[in-house]
Amino acid sequence: MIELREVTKTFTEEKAVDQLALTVKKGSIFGLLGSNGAGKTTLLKIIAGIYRPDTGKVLIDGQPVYEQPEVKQRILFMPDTPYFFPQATIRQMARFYRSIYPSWSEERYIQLTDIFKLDPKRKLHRFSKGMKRQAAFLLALSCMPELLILDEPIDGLDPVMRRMVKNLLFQETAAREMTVVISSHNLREIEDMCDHVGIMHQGRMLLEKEVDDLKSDTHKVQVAFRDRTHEEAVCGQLPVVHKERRGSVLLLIIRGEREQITETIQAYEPHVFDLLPLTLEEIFIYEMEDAGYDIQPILL
Ligand SMILES: Nc1ncnc2c1ncn2[C@@H]1O[C@H](COP(=O)(O)OP(=O)(O)OP(=O)(O)O)[C@@H](O)[C@H]1O
Repeated sequence: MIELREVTKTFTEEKAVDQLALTVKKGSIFGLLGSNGAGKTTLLKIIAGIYRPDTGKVLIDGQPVYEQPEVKQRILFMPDTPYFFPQATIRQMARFYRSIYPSWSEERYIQLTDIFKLDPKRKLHRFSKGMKRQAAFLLALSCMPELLILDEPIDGLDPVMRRMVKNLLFQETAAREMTVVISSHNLREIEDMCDHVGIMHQGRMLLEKEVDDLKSDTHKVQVAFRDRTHEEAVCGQLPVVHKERRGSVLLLIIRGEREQITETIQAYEPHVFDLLPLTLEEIFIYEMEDAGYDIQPILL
């Protein structure tokens, strides 16, 4: 489990992370979203024990991480641009990681070499951007870390590889409760893999929730009432966060339980009533709107 309490990190006057609190459960995939400069990389490096926060506490399974080699051996941080030694091959990088991570699995390395179909004897600097990213995943997953921290990892991967990498991450979290923290500035890119998401802006966490809670708490309703007074009555009774008229049909975004929403609206016997699924992106837009933020400058 990751626990951050009142964490602040300042670079020459500028607060990159500002009084931030966060809890990520073991075995979950946490998606960290935010625009350029929001503070995501700084936060990831604090969690990985690379940066020491100015104030606050960072605990991994109850233990501090900064300058704690035995804790850091259980964590793998993959930067936004994968780093390899000059002239190194996958095989040489594997030798390095094997010496650093006691949890390194030779069996997993052989399996993954087969899955990624990369030549372990070829120099990494000759690989394409996407192939370098694949090599970084191959090495990272072979280390069998308990906590995998990924900074913008999807960049450069083609759609087939994206799907494969996502599946590998799902397998690892399910099989051995690996925790994953993954940053992105694009919600669509990671929405199908995270079970917990947070949006950062100007060093602060604006919103942070379990995806299941977000989805079960917010509903999209298309409805056409027989009478305008029915619409007013329903909007008075239910927590409507967004209202939009599309011809004779009213589109409502409502918080609360599905059954209660259905019951309240059905009581007025509307002409049209449909409960529609919401994408995570839509939920974020309405949640942020409700909190008084325009999401467009914050997320793509
Ligand atoms: N080493 C550093 N020295 C000085 N300022 C820094 C340093 N690293 C980050 N910052 C500043 O901290 C703020 C947050 O940067 P950070 O890299 O954490 O953002 P980010 O959300 O990862 O952005 P991006 O999506 O562009 O990668 C920025 O204003 C940046 O200029």
